[in-house]
Order: sequence, then structure tokens, then C-alpha cells
Amino acid sequence: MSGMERCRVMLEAARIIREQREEIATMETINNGKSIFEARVDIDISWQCLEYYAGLAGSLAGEHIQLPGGSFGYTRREPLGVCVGIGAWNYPFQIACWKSGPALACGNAMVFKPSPFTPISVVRLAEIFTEAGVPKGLFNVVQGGAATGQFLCQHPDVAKISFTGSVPTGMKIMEMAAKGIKPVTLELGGKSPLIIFSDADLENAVKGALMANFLTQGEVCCNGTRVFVERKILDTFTKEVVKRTQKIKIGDPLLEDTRMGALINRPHLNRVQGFIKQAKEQGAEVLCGGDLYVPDDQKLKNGYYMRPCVLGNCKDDMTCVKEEIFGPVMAILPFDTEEEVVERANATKFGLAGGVFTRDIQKAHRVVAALKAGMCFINNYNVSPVELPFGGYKSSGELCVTSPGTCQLQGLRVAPGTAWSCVLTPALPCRIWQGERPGSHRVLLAAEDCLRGDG
Ligand SMILES: NC(=O)c1ccc[n+]([C@@H]2O[C@H](COP(=O)([O-])OP(=O)(O)OC[C@H]3O[C@@H](n4cnc5c(N)ncnc54)[C@H](O)[C@@H]3O)[C@@H](O)[C@H]2O)c1
Repeated sequence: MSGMERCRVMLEAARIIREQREEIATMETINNGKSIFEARVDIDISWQCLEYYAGLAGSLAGEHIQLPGGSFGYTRREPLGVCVGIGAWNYPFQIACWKSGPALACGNAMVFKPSPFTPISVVRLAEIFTEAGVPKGLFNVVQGGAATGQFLCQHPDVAKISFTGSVPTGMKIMEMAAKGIKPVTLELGGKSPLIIFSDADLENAVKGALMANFLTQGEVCCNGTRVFVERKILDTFTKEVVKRTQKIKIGDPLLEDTRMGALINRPHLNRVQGFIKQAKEQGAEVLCGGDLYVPDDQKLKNGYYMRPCVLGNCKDDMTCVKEEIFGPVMAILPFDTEEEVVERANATKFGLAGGVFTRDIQKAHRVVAALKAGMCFINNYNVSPVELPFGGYKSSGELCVTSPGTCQLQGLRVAPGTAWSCVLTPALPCRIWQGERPGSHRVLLAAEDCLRGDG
């Protein structure tokens, strides 16, 4: 198909998703355990992603290069072929769209393997693609776990691998890709810093900290789980965060007013609680939560619910501060100076995201420029507009080719070693946590401000 033809099919898929938003969001809530309120946002981001890449499909073009003596050369944009997408369980439908959107827009085929913990919603996506006119066999879903993932990565007919998951699995994927000399996109874990300066709008900073820690039961790769708070406001900030955290409504994720559903499964719940136990042994103080939550509703009593936890008295070398917990656990760490906090924020193997809350705009941009992180938020957190690249530094993934931003389009000119770093600045304070739709945020992005390095 030509780019324009691909565009039309993808726009139709986006339209169907928009039309079936409620049904797919309900399916995603059952699939993953996140609140219906959040699942709707995921579905919106998914159709927006397909629309975005549909828009780019028609404009993909090669170049004509004039040579001496009247000769000329030209480049063609060609699809890679069969791309494999392997997804994590926290954003099943959205990850599948983030991977298939750019792949299909560029004329590739995709074999997608969801996590075995969230197998269903991506099957609905395959049905929608078929309904929209994607030729049979161009988007395929294969169910399975590690063995299936390995088989796909090692298959000689596979041209590229796009993976979202943990760092240890990412390493294995990269090894397998290396053996086949296959390009690979890795979107891995994080332990991101959130820096709250004493001049910040306290109300907004508190809401930002909740958004940075407790969306999707804390199972979000870019969460700002190391919350550095300037010592002057430590007590006030901590008191307010604890108060708000205790008010988060936990329970049946299909109810409209629920803000925190169930964790993905029992072993993961046990693992998260193991981190809290270890944190206590290492001297941290549980300021709230961390215990199991048993809903009154009998049919939910065996669900994997826990109360969101805030840890005080944390030190940089504690396990709960160093390792990705991937659950609703926030660690609060005091700091005194800007220089000190930047150094501590960067002292991690990860580099997915970072956030700064301050009223001083120069300080905000200075600090995010110094953070070694792929995405930085100023006075906001965890918003992911599809127009922006998404990816990390260091062990959080490789830099050159991230998704869902334009640089994931195969063949786009992103020089090896080029780092993309996005900075998001809000025009409105963080309100999503209060129940407003993300549409109420106007995301402002100034190109000169958002790119650094030679990107
Ligand atoms: N950076 C991002 O964009 C992003 C987004 C979501 C989640 N994550 C990360 O994902 C992790 C949580 O997800 P998870 O527990 O599903 O991760 P995981 O690494 O256990 O599994 C991810 C996927 O890889 C498959 N898999 C496992 N072993 C494999 C192997 N040897 N070969 C091929 N495939 C294999 C799994 O079946 C699953 O589909 C967290 O670390 C989180 O930070 C990152």
C-alpha cells in the first residue's frame, strides 16, 4: 500500500477505537486491574497514537541527490519487514498501539506478543485493525511467555524487535537481537527523581507527587518514586502528601470514583510488600499504607489490593530508593541545595524520567537540563502526549530510537548516539488526580527548550 492508503486504514482503526472507547476501557480494566477512569485515558492515548502515525504515513519520502556530470541518485524509504512487538502488562492496549502505529505506518508487518498476564485487549486491537482494512496477516497476536518471546526474537525472518519490559529481560532481548544483527528498541524500567523546591506551589507539587507515584497502582515505568523535597518544606509537604494518599479511593476498578484498583497478581503484590518490609528493616519509616486492603465487596475480597505507601526517613543507599518497586510506594528524601539534589537525582542506573516543581522558571530549565533522563516534566508529571518521543537514558533503554515519537519511524534520520530529551511544561496545574480529564491540560512545548544534545 502507499503511505496515503495506509493512512486511511489507520485513521479508520483510530475511529473505531474512539467509537468503542467505553467497551475497550472496560476490557482493559478487567485485563489489568487499573481504574476505569485511567483505562479511558489509555484508550484515548491509543487512538491518538494511531492518528498521529497515520498522519505521518503519507509524508514518508526518499530523497533525490544530484551528482556531478548530470547523474543523480535517490533514496527510497523501505519497510524493514516483519517487526516483533513484546509488551509489558501495565499498559497493554496502549503499548500495542505505540508499537504497531509506527510499524504499520511505515509499511511493516507486526507480530505482537502481549504479557501473559494481560492477554485480551490486544486481541481486540487485532480485530479492529482487520475491521479497518489492515490486510490479513499484517498484524498478528501471539500469546505466550518468555519462551514464545525468545522464539520470536530469534526467528530469522524477524527484522526488528521493539520491547517494553524490565531491564533484565531487556538485556536478554538485546543479546538475542545482537546475534541476528537486528535493530532493537528497548523501553525499560525506571526509578525516576521528582524534585520539589521550597518555592513550588505546594498544592500543585503534592498533586504532582501523587500523579508521579500512584497512577495504575504505581505500576508505571516513568514514575517519580524518589521524591526529593527541600528540607525547609519537608514537614509540611510530607504531612500533606500523607493526608492525600490516605484519601485515595481503592477498590473495584470498574466503579467511577475508584482511583486505585488491584495490582497485577499475587506474586507481584508479595514482591512490592517485600520491598516495604526490607525498607523498614533498613531504617525507613512507613508514614502510611503498605498493608493489604480488603474490600467490603465479597467478590473482591481475594483481590490483590494494597494501600498506597509513603516512606519517610529514607536514605539514598536503601534498596527501596535504589530499585524499581513497580508498586504504589513513594520514598521521600530531604535535600538542601540544587547542586546536591541534581547529583543525587542522577546517581542511579536508570534514566527514564524526572520532574521539577518550582516557581523559578530558570531554575526549572537548568535542573531538567542537568537531569540524565529521557523525559522531564516541569510542574507536572506523567503526561505522555503522542507527539513527543518517549524513552530513556542509561539502563532505562536506548536513546536513538524511542517510541511513540517520530524517531521510532524506521529510517528517520537520527544519528547514532543522538539523545532525545523532552521537557513538558504545563499551562495548568496537575488536576488529573482530582478527576478531570487530561484534556484539561494544555501541554506547551517549545522546540528550543525540549531538545538537547545534538538531537
Ligand atoms: N519504558 C517503558 O516504556 C515501559 C513501559 C511499561 C513498562 N516498563 C517496564 O516493564 C517492567 C514490567 O513489565 P513486565 O513485568 O511485564 O516485564 P518483563 O520483562 O517481565 O516482561 C515483559 C515482556 O517480555 C516477555 N518476556 C519475558 N522474558 C522474555 C525473554 N527471555 N525473551 C523474550 N520475551 C520475554 C514477557 O512475557 C512480557 O511480554 C517494569 O520494569 C517497567 O518499568 C517500561
